Amino acid sequence: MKRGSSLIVEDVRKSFGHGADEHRVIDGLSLRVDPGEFVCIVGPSGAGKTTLLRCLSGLTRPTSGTIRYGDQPLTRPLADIAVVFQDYRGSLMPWLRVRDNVAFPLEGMGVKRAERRKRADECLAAVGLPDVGDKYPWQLSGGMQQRVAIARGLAYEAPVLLMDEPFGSVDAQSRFDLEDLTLSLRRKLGITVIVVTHDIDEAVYLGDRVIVLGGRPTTVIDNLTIDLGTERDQIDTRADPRFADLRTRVLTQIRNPHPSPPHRTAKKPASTPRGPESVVSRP
Ligand SMILES: Nc1ncnc2c1ncn2[C@@H]1O[C@H](COP(=O)(O)OP(=O)(O)OP(=O)(O)O)[C@@H](O)[C@H]1O
Repeated sequence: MKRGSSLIVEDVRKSFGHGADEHRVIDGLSLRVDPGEFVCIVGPSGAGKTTLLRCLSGLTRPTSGTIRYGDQPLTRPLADIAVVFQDYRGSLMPWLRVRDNVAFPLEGMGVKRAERRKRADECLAAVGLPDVGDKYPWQLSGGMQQRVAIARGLAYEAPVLLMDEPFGSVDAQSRFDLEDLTLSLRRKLGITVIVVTHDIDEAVYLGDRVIVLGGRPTTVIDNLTIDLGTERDQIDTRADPRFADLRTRVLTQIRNPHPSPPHRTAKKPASTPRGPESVVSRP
């Protein structure tokens, strides 16, 4: 897998509508994601998480400010940046077999048929579905279909994977499995992953960093390093008192937003048990 570049967002503003109808969703938003990082973006409903992700994918242009991929201004979708959307039902084509769904974007990239097939089968194996290439999406469970959507994202061999609420429409057990699958793919492939999620526990469980959006219009209100180590485990990590501290801090920021300096690590709690306020270090 080719090594990607940093995504750098500088002072981005995004509005919809014009004049009296202008709705400014994002203002003065800056952030940076470096190659190989796993970053989760959380924030209240309507904060502009999807809008930001669309800007990062090149599908939407900011109203002002700049987004760069390395040295390159990001003004259109790039082959280096793949996107997995929330709802597999809307993104997989029911009339195509699973293998052809995964291989579909490669056709537009000029990849030959035999190579498309090989790459699709490899990606299906990577998401734990080596035997479903000949089936149709509707013959699979919801969790399996979302794995297919992730496999399609991987088929691009893009070093950056953007995911918008990727596990929102599957049951709880499949969600845990998909979270662990995404962590292991990131470890194995060394890709950059950016996940937008409503689920604070999920963000803390997955991320090297959690970026909290908030305010009206939206900006970055916290940018928190998740110091839970690189190995995560659904039972042990979630039972770790440090996990509870971090999730409390994120939740408090969302409910009670205070702008934060660009990037820092939350203070480690003292050895004596302390209340939730102890994990919120105000600027
Ligand atoms: N194409 C569009 N035209 C007009 N307004 C839009 C458009 N896309 C998004 N918006 C508005 O921008 C705001 C942010 O929407 P967005 O979907 O980015 O938020 P979000 O944080 O992802 O929300 P949720 O968590 O509920 O999915 C909302 O008020 C939405 O109505």
